Amino acid sequence: MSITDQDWREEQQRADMVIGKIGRRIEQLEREVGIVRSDVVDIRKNFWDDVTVNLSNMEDLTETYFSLKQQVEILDERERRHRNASVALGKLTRLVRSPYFGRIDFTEEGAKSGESIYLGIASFNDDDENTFLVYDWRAPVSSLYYDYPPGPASYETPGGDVAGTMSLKRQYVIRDGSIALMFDTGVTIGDELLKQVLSRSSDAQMKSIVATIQKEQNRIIRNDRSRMLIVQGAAGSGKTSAALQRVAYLLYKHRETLSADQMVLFSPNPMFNSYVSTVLPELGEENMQQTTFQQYLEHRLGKQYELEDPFAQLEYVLSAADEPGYEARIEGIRYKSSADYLHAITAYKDVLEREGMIFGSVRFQGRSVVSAEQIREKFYSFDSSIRLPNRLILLRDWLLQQLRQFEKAERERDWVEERINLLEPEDYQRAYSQMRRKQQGRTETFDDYEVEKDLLARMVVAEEMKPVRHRIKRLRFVHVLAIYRQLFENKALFSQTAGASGVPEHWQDICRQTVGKLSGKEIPYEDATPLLYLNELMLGFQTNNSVRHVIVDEAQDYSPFQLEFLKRLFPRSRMTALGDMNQAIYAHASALGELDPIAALYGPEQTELIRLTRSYRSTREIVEFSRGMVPGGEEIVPFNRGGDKPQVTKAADRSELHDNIVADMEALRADGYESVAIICKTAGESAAAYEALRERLPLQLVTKNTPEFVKGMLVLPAYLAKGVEFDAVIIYDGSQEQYHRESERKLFYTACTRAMHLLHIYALGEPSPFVTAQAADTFELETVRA
Ligand SMILES: Nc1ncnc2c1ncn2[C@@H]1O[C@H](COP(=O)(O)OP(=O)(O)OP(=O)(O)O)[C@@H](O)[C@H]1O
Repeated sequence: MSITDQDWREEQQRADMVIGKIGRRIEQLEREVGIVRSDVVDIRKNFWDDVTVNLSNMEDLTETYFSLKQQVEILDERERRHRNASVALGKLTRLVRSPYFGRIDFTEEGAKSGESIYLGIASFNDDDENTFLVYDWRAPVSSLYYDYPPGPASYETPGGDVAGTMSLKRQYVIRDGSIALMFDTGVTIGDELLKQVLSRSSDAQMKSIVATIQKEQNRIIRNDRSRMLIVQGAAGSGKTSAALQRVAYLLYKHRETLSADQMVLFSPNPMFNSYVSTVLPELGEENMQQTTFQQYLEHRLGKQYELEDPFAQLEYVLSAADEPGYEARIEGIRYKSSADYLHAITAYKDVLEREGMIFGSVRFQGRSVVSAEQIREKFYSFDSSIRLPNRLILLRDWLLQQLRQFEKAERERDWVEERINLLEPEDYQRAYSQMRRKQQGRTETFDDYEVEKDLLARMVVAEEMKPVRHRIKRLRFVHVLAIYRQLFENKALFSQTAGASGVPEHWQDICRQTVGKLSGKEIPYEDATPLLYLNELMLGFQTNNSVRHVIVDEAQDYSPFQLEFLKRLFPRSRMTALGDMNQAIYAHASALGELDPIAALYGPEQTELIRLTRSYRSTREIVEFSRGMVPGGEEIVPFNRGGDKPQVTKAADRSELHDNIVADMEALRADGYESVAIICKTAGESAAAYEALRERLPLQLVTKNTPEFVKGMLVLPAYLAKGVEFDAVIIYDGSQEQYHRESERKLFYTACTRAMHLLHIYALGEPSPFVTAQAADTFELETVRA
């Protein structure tokens, strides 16, 4: 049944009524916020006036304490009220512009009449407090809207399932108080509305999708059962979107016990962080913590070593194929990210319990306090049943004791007296007051020459030894890097730890390369996680117990090793891992690999897998062309939104290539495309393309250090385009020369699937076999327009 004029009038009247009420509530809250704010300022300003301070005797002291406590409580309470009222005000301000986006008419089984339920980004009650004029999209009843077409329907509540009949499902776009669009929907929610939303131009910031969440996405968002939720979904199927709405949902459902700072999102790069950072605030929630795995590694290892980042590793993988040692490095990358290597490292720790620990000697002013050999002997003299981290604590305490003895003797040495004589008056004064504080009423006085000398000697030596003590306390005497390196220096040792899984191919070369790097304190990306893991096994795991939910986006880019590490790092957390095997661009083993190590992480009982096969980002033509490039691609279903076929253009030389790209970009701009990316294979190719084109086009070069995602004409390497999207994508050189190895297939696919509306592939010479292998009717091939 179509929507009548009468329906429009009635709906607009209702919208006006709700908006009016929200407006009045806003005014009321603004007054309240103002009053509470001035209360807070007042209390802060006159804090002490209202406190009875009297410290003369115990009774007065107690009274002062309670008076102070009461005043603090009043201030706390007002501040809390101010915070809550401000949050509520923020929500209403967002709601008043567009109070709801959906409606369902639902009659519960056995009920005489039904109810119209309006859904928005937050709930809003009528003045009587009992009538919901708007339901939060996350309320239990709201799931009807996402899960069912009109007809029989049911939803879960904490008290059990509620069944009934849905007689109407309606969608709205309300802009600044006016209903701009309205649809009644049938089988799926809002194909019409979804089409509208997806046809829009891309943005520098991701948008929330609450008005058009699809049924299969809703399963991800509302899943609250499993410890581990794995989402495997095609490019553009809404994995990131679902993950972000899921965070909002969990924050709503568990609002009494869960806060945004107890959730962490691991993103592929910092630019992606900026891309997704507005979704939660748009939904009225605070942002969760956002980081990258590399940032974590830097935090843990960056001070001591020079860490290679994943992009530098990838640059090598993509551009050094002709260099000697390439195959060995690739094999090393693959092996060092595998579960086999993880087991080898664990076995190595068991060996270290008995032998093989390497320590650095404790030295002071170039002299040995305790030699490395003495430390080693002491370590292995402890009872071998004590766990390794605990033995190191015992060793640390023993070393501190040795240091104290050394320190005592040191006070008699000549350099100490010389140093005392050189003390500046301020140092002397500082020493004097320090000593007085420490003495606290003991009898010595500073007039006594011997005492004074002794105190100053103590101070001078203690000061000088601070860094040594500090190093011991932080267990820096354990030579973690040398212990790790040892695995690559001693084949028998490695074979022992690798056990049945055996030694990988090219082992000798892998060892030579690894030892070479580690000796210069350079840590290749593939070694960083294993090194940190070994560090934790020996020194004790540093865990984060406050985080309750970890979301890993682009999970296919994590190795089994890295995910295991995350699991251990957040022992009290659930995990949501979202990924697409077909976008695994790194040379390392993927946690979403064939044997699916990710599924084994928490065991089958605690793990749930949801697959998404519908792709929303790109037009049907782009999906039909690109899905042929990857295994299983035939299962990817495009959303029904049409556009031009991808265009493939061959150029004979670079100047022709550039002329054509410039003409193309100018035409795109004239057609109103606001975000266009020229996607290259590597950072090197991006920089060269940028240099060649910058005079002719208003381009921005994106590098791994670009902190924010911006709209416009960008040039960037494919791996930095991960997770983001553009109105139009131009592949700078999709030639056979650039993309022909199997290892480049997924990178090429990732680049093509960034396009929402248009995809143009240029090729210097013959196009890549990943292009020519596609059905001829899925793209337009042309030779350059001279
Ligand atoms: N239900 C939906 N309603 C509206 N838009 C949607 C919906 N689902 C996905 N989209 C849009 O599709 C695009 C792709 O979504 P998203 O980036 O979440 O996919 P993804 O699976 O993470 O993609 P990729 O793996 O390729 O990075 C975004 O523009 C998103 O807004």
